[in-house]
Amino acid sequence: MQVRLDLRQRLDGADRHEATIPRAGVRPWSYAGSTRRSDDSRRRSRDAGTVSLQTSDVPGARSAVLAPAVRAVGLTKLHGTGDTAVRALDAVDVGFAAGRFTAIMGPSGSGKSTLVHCLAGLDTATSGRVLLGDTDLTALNDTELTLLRRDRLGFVFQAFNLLPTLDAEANVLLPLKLAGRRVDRRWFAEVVDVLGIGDRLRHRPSELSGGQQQRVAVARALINRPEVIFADEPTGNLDSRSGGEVLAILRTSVRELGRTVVMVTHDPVAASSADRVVMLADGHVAGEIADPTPDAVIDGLRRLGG
Ligand SMILES: Nc1ncnc2c1ncn2[C@@H]1O[C@H](COP(=O)(O)OP(=O)(O)OP(=O)(O)O)[C@@H](O)[C@H]1O
Repeated sequence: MQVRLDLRQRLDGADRHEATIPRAGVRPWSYAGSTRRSDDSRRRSRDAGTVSLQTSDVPGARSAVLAPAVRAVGLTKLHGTGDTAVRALDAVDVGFAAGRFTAIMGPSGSGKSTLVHCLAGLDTATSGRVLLGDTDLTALNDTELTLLRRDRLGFVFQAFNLLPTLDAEANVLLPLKLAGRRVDRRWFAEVVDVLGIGDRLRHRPSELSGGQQQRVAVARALINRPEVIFADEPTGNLDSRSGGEVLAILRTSVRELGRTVVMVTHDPVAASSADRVVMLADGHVAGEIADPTPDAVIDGLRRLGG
């Protein structure tokens, strides 16, 4: 417990900083959450829901107070060239606040994966910028992007992507090994404790349930203390109970470990675990939901025809 308190203090001091977000994006519609939610949840909503999307066309829109960990500025992405090119993202402006859990939703083909891949430096922008903190990813070469992904980002995929020949501990520590970095045993113990995989560290992936494998994958994503964790359909291969556990862990990563999570999902229940839902449609940000409930998310998708 002492470890966790120390950690939080460190995160509060070092990882979080106050700033004003430039005006960006539009919010054609938005929701407040249900009144059934707890005080804590409402507090999260107040803190999180108004953070990163600013209404450039709504008079009196407030400035946000938390800096985005990552943001897209005028981000456009064309897949292919010439007559067959597909405009997957069209001048998208959106920010994802540090220390918050954001879900990205939208109809199939709306650009969710393309957005996350560009934000994570896995795909290049056609025009516009992607900023991780102060670093412009669009100005980096392939080697620099590889190092940035290794050192500053974490990833959780639908297919857990664990190495089958390594046990759980070796999988978790792999990013540090690849980077030639020393293992911070205190942080490792903290992550293992929060994720509840302490008694599974000597098991190989084939000896773990899907939910346990995804916990190991989340631990691997956390081990570098990444600035942002990108999760692409992290519950897509899990039954609802295991999926719920993984979502709870992602929430814990944000609330107790101070991380920033950006998650693509098709599941309104999964999205309702987040502090905020950003809705995409046809390569645009079509709206957002603060303090989302499954019903509000379903309604939002219905409005978008998703
Ligand atoms: N490599 C590619 N080449 C050509 N078109 C692509 C490519 N990748 C994506 N697209 C197109 O770009 C658009 C956005 O795709 P994207 O995968 O980002 O959407 P999505 O919202 O993640 O969809 P889904 O929910 O079905 O996964 C779609 O029209 C898609 O067909």
